Amino acid sequence: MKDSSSRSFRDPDALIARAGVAGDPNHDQHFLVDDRVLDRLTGYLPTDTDRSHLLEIGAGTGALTDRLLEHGKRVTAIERDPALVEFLRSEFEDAITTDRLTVIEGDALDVELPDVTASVSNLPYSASSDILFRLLPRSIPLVVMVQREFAARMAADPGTDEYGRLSVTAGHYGECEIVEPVPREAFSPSPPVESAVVRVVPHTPTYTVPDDEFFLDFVTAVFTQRRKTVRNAIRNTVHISNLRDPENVVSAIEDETLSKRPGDLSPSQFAALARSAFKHGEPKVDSRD
Ligand SMILES: C[S@@+](CC[C@H](N)C(=O)[O-])C[C@H]1O[C@@H](n2cnc3c(N)ncnc32)[C@H](O)[C@@H]1O
Repeated sequence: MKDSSSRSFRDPDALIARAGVAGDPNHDQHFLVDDRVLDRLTGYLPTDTDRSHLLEIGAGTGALTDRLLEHGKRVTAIERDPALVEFLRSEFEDAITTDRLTVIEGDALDVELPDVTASVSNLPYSASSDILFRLLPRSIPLVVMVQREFAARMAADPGTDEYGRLSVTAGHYGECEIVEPVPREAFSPSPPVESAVVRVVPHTPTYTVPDDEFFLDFVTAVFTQRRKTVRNAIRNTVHISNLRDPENVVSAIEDETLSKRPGDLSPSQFAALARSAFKHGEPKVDSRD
């Protein structure tokens, strides 16, 4: 690991030119071309982060990969586009030869993820949620560029418009914080939406849940009815929560909680509800995928 000032990094526009690509928005290809943003990304990792093996999802033309190689001992980069993979393998031949960089060609939702210690990624926005839910259970620090509205939902507090399923489920795994808003002009081609960088510092929640998968399904279920009371949300969503006996759950929970809206419950209140639902609702745990 060297001081980031010890060498200059590859110019993002020159990388795009050498790769001979324009970036296809239909395939989530918006390359980060603002050097200042690129330079700041790795700095958002918590200072005590183990940087022995960094993961980048959606490496594109390698502008961020170049920075990760400076800050991490080893880097694994996943990229779905075969033409970009070919370019990355030639552009970073030296780092690959010395085993500092591995480029995996494939879909980040399918490929086997290596045992990494942290991830810094400018995520493909259409798959942000699914990719994050592959990474979050690994309990490693994450720095991710996502759509700004998605970032706001990740970091939202109870009682706000943005607070929802994503806030509770992402917050279950880590402390989510927006560390930098990023304008469209920082990318080529510019995306139609604004972006933001979110840092996720893994934590052990202050509450317990009966079973992670049941908790996530239960929260997802209840939030599909966010304008209803918790009572009705539990009753109406058994096809998602897999509760066999929602009436027994409802009768075990105090009225004050049942008459609230899902968006007003804190994560620990959700956990208490999920514990009760798991105990009294006879969830079909074995039938889940
Ligand atoms: C927003 S661009 C980021 C590129 C580069 N890291 C940068 O910051 O300039 C996202 C990249 O992810 C790739 N990609 C899209 N969907 C993917 C998927 N499901 N798995 C892996 N890579 C994907 C795209 O081809 C594109 O190169």
